[in-house]
Amino acid sequence: MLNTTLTSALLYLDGVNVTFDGFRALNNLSLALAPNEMRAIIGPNGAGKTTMMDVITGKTRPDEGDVMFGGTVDLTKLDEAAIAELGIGRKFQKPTVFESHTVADNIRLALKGERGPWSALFGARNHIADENIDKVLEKVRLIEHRERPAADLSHGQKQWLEIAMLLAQDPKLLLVDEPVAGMTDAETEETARLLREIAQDHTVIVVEHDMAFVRDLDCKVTVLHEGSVLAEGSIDTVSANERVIEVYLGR
Ligand SMILES: Nc1ncnc2c1ncn2[C@@H]1O[C@H](COP(=O)(O)OP(=O)(O)OP(=O)(O)O)[C@@H](O)[C@H]1O
Repeated sequence: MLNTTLTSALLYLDGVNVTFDGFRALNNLSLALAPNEMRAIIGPNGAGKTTMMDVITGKTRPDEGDVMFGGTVDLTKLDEAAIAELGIGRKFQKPTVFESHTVADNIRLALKGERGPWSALFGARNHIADENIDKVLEKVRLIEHRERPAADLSHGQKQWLEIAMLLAQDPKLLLVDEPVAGMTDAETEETARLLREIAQDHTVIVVEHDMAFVRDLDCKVTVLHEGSVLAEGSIDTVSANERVIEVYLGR
């Protein structure tokens, strides 16, 4: 990797290795993301996508390698809470909203750190003005549902609500894990538009298996295989790559 790429990167992983009981989940993984870049990560089951997200967020400590944020912060030296505080937010695959609370209150509760999975991320900053709640709800297409219980939302809308909970913190880097699994086609298309909008002023990593959605994201794609980068480039470039077809797309 070129040094200039590394120093201007918002996030870079260099030579990252993670071994579980002798099994190499990440194998000399290197990756660089520019500020305000959106990157799609694809690859077969077991390729290391989740492990890569776990390393970035401090859930898993690599055996070797650098994970640098903003050019100067070594994420491998920090715990999950400290990494969240730096402005790295993660959305897991399944939505975990408070069903009986309103959409707006879900954001308030998240910011107060009253929900287990969010407390590390939101614990230290606990106030949001109503106008900022409106701003994020407008962004995620939920403003007219502001006062409805989250239980009334569709599965896709719950995913957007969780994205809104992250956006309320204005994170520098957003990690989004399989956002469109279980969504309708219309919701999937809207989610691609939403993430493209978010990527105008955030850096975003999206792990996804839905190739039509990945195409809609219209961003650089990294293909992981056996814990390393197998291919990288536009969706057309990686889709035409014979190895990618062999290990992933052709299956
Ligand atoms: N805590 C762990 N202990 C042992 N092995 C693990 C652990 N976590 C992951 N692995 C193994 O590491 C490999 C990479 O897993 P990972 O979950 O990162 O893949 P993935 O690309 O996210 O796959 P999927 O698309 O199925 O989510 C897999 O073979 C998995 O079984």
